[in-house]
Amino acid sequence: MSSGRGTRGAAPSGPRAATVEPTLAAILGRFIAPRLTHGRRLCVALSGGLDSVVLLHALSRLRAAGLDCELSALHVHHGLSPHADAWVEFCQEFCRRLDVALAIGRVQVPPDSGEGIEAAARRQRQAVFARCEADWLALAQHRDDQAETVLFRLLRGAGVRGAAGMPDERSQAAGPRLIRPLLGVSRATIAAYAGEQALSWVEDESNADLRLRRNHLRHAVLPCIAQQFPAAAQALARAAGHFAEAAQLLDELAAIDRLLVVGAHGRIDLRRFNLLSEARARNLLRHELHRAGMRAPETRWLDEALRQLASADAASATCVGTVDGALHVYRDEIHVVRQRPPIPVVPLAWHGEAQLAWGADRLNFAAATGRGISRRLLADAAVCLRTRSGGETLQPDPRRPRRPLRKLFQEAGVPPWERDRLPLLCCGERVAWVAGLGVDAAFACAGGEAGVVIALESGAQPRIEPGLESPPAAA
Ligand SMILES: Nc1ncnc2c1ncn2[C@@H]1O[C@H](COP(=O)(O)OP(=O)(O)OP(=O)(O)O)[C@@H](O)[C@H]1O
Repeated sequence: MSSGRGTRGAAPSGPRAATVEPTLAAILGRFIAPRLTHGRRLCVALSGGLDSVVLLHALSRLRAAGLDCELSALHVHHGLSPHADAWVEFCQEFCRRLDVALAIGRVQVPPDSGEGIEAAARRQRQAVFARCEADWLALAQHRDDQAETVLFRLLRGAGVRGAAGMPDERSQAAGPRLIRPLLGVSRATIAAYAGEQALSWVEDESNADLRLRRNHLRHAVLPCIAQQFPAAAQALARAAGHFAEAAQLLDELAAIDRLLVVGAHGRIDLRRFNLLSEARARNLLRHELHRAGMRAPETRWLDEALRQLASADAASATCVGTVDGALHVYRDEIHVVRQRPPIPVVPLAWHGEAQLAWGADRLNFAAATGRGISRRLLADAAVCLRTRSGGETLQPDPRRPRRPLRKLFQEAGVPPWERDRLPLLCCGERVAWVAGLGVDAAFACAGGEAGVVIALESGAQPRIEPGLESPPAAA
């Protein structure tokens, strides 16, 4: 919901024949009922605006008519507008009348995140959606929203995936699956339902602001198109379906191509990749970035990446950065590395904890006997974890000489960009253990002695799902 919602909207009241309700009920029933076999908890994301008010009302009617679900609602209070508390009250009153449990998620939107206040609010809202305890979270976007989204994205040069618009169902990195049951329903039908049921809702003043390009499309461009093409919204939504199917085919082709060019470590083999046609190579790269949870790259970026990959060789390290990470070539394989949270810049003291966070990863310390690092030897000085600063050496094998970490990392095949992220456990000035390389012989635990075994567990990388790529269309 936008930050500038102030006034209330209401459909002209008065008794009318319920002509829209059966149609909407049938559409929603067909969409929702089969899904409930996978989970009955259905929550509606209720902004208080016309669309989500209608969605919740129609679903509560379906529940009364026997739809077997646990219906609830979730309102996100962004605290940005002076009206925010009034919207909460509106949602509370509306849900009370419908006998639907309402949860309020309060968020604080940072004013200076650099992405703009609307985008920051959307991000916070999505975080609340991810914590929602339901099987399904229903958003109220409809067919005209879909048409706007497609047109808007095309005008910004979208590819096939972007032009596919909003999916009617998708998973989130965590939490319930998002569904859009009204995606096939027109705005006019929703408004007619509200009129028929004499519903009221809150209005978003910012929706009328024609300086926002999206609103300009809605209020000025699309009505103008509709004069010549009365079924424009329907046609654009249908086109979105065609694009979605094409996007699926491209994904399937990328999966096949991946099998053709995959190397021994499950990564793409550079030489085989360079044998693909340019279009297929481009498609596979897009797919790989998407798989790694990164946003769709710009055409310019893809061109540059292909150019560099075509001239990369085993000896040179290639790195092409994206907004979300980088593409590296190491030992003839392509590594797609998503940007990760920073790791500690100052040494991190270890006082015997079983776990310590290391950036997005975790260090686990397990007690052992006769294995790992000797507890006795660690007691000699303060123990801390840090990254390498240059010049450190290690002797993992007592039969071989002590050698620089750089050499040992090379020998172990640890890629250069990982080396500065790996933790070293130091006892005073001396290095006792290095992730990926092991325990220094001078600190090795003797048989029968108390030791500690350290494991670096990599944290899950949340995925960016389609639909989050293009902010204006996302919930
Ligand atoms: N503050 C909010 N709390 C809960 N859900 C929200 C909120 N804002 C938006 N949503 C959900 O996301 C959908 C899309 O939001 P968007 O801001 O694009 O539309 P909207 O104009 O708020 O729609 P509506 O008419 O339903 O209010 C909404 O239909 C609603 O389901």
